[in-house]
Amino acid sequence: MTGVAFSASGMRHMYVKICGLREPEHVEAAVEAGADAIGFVLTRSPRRITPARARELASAVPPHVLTVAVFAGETPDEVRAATLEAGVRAVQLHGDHPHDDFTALKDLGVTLIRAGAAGAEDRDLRCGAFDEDLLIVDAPRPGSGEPWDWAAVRGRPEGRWMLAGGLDPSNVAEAVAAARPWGVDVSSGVEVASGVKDTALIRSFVAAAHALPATAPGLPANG
Ligand SMILES: O=C(O)c1ccccc1NCC(=O)[C@H](O)[C@H](O)COP(=O)(O)O
Repeated sequence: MTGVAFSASGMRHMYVKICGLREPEHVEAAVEAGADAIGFVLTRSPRRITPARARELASAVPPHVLTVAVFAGETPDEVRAATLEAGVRAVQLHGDHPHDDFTALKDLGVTLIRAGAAGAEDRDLRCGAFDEDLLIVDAPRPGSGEPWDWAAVRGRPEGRWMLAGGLDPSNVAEAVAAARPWGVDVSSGVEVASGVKDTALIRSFVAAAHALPATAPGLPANG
């Protein structure tokens, strides 16, 4: 992975991922708004799309925007096959995937993202602890749009980590002030109905997040 997230003014900015995209116009809106990463859900979800559809959508994404395939509970072989078919540049594993699953996917040469709820005090919230490149600290139910106690994790995660879970254009500043993440990830908060994105909300979210000061060193788009 290479690259650093910069705003148009050249200042380092909050890393922003828009997840659960299914339509070309929403991919285009996210890219034009300046999103740093976009996610395609390839697991059980109202937002699920096929790897073939993800490939079609990803083909229109410029290389400075990271394209991410989202999984939850699939085997490394299943993740590998779907990722290769989708032609994306990153894999996001949700839930209780063991360290071995990340190790098994290293040779894919894509950015690896470990995602899950903050959970118990002993949950390892150091980015890189499972050889991942990025960490997402999320609500207990991913993609639910449910806000949670963001301040509870302040100071716990280490490294390049994104806050997720119940964010939207109107609360992202409050959430970032509470948790002090390196980046933010959103799905429901830029939708008008379950799985239905809205271009205006996508633009508002990216603008609101990019207006915030970055709290950690920046990173990557496609490497
Ligand atoms: O979005 C889903 O439906 C989903 C289903 C299963 C595993 C992960 C899923 N989404 C992962 C994400 O990265 C979401 O952006 C993140 O959970 C935040 O979601 P939301 O609270 O809806 O903004």
